[in-house]
Amino acid sequence: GYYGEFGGAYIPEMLYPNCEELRQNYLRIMAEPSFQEEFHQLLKDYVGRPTPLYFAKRLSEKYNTKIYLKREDLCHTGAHKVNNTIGQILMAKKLGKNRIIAETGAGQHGVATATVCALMGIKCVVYMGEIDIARQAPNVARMKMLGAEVRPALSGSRTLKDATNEAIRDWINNPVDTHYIIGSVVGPHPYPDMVARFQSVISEEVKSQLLEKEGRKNPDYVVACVGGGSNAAGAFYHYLDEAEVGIIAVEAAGKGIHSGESAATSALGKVGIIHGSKTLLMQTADGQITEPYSISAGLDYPGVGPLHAHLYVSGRGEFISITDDEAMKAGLGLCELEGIIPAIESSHALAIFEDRKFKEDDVVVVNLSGRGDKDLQNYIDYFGL
Ligand SMILES: Cc1ncc(COP(=O)(O)O)c(/C=N/[C@H](C(=O)O)[C@@H](O)C(C)C)c1O
Repeated sequence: GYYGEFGGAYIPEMLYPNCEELRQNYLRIMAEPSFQEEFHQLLKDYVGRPTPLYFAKRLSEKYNTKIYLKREDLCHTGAHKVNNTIGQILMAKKLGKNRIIAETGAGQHGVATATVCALMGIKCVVYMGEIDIARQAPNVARMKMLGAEVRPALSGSRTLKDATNEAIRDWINNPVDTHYIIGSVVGPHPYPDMVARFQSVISEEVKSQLLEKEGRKNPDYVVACVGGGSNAAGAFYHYLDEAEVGIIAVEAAGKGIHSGESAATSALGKVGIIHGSKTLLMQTADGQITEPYSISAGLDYPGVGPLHAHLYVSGRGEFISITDDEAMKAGLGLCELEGIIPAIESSHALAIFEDRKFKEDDVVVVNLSGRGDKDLQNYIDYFGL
């Protein structure tokens, strides 16, 4: 379970049985025809896949290149997170689990988890930082309506990092009946690999859609925002070995990389262990996790998935960091040019075109990870709407 020097399962001994049961079974379960059939049937009939690959004509004209948007904002629940939770709820059922726990920050993963638990009639507890509960209230209401118990994480900085810690603590205490649905390509092996495989439906679809629209499977670039890195892992997955496809990962610079309020993990991170994985993370000199900041809860994570740490260190990925201001302006720009209100996380990916120039005939696919409904208050406050 390594990506170069990154990955592994650096877990407390008490968590070992849970992870080992998953590690020994996940590939076998995923390979079962019945699993694949139910997984793809639900993605089609319940999530609404394939999501469109939309040629953004006015955005392309503005930046004088060819921009396609992969519309993960049109998935049921409003973001890509549900691709992973569908896969993991089926996995949990195959493992005989009857209780689900999850962590969430922006609330999208929490909503996606509550959604599949309602679908399958399985009880669900979502851990969420008390700070995030306040700033993502609409998603909290949705989780409760979907039947989930939302448990505030009160430790530490009371954001995603702490919600994750409390979910791990719950899982240690409930190893037999509980499956922990991790929301991104983070955590101990096999989670980064399993989540990436579930999200890889994104680039699988892009290959056939691009062939139909451009007569080629490979774009010149694939662009995605990176919090933990799951929507990016899905968008990059089938292109990682295609050297001619440029991989561009966009992180949250927050108020600026050197402002002390940032979440640009590749730029500010050092090798360390977070949530059971060896990766890059923002840390103090004595190895304590640094509090990150981003205007978007979804990118407000001090670590990054080991796959992305490897993409950064190996140079396979180009890493760009985007500030709050750049992201908010790009989000409004998409509204005005294309009539699409994007999640603030996704707006970070859109913002690169202001500075990162492309050739006129470049085909650039941008993964639009989510829609902006959950962020309306942020947009209202920022732009005084
Ligand atoms: C619309 C949207 N786009 C991107 C992200 C970043 O998560 P990744 O795709 O896993 O990097 C997110 C992340 N949301 C998580 C959540 O809803 O709980 C996030 O807060 C944490 C799992 C990191 C998101 O909601």
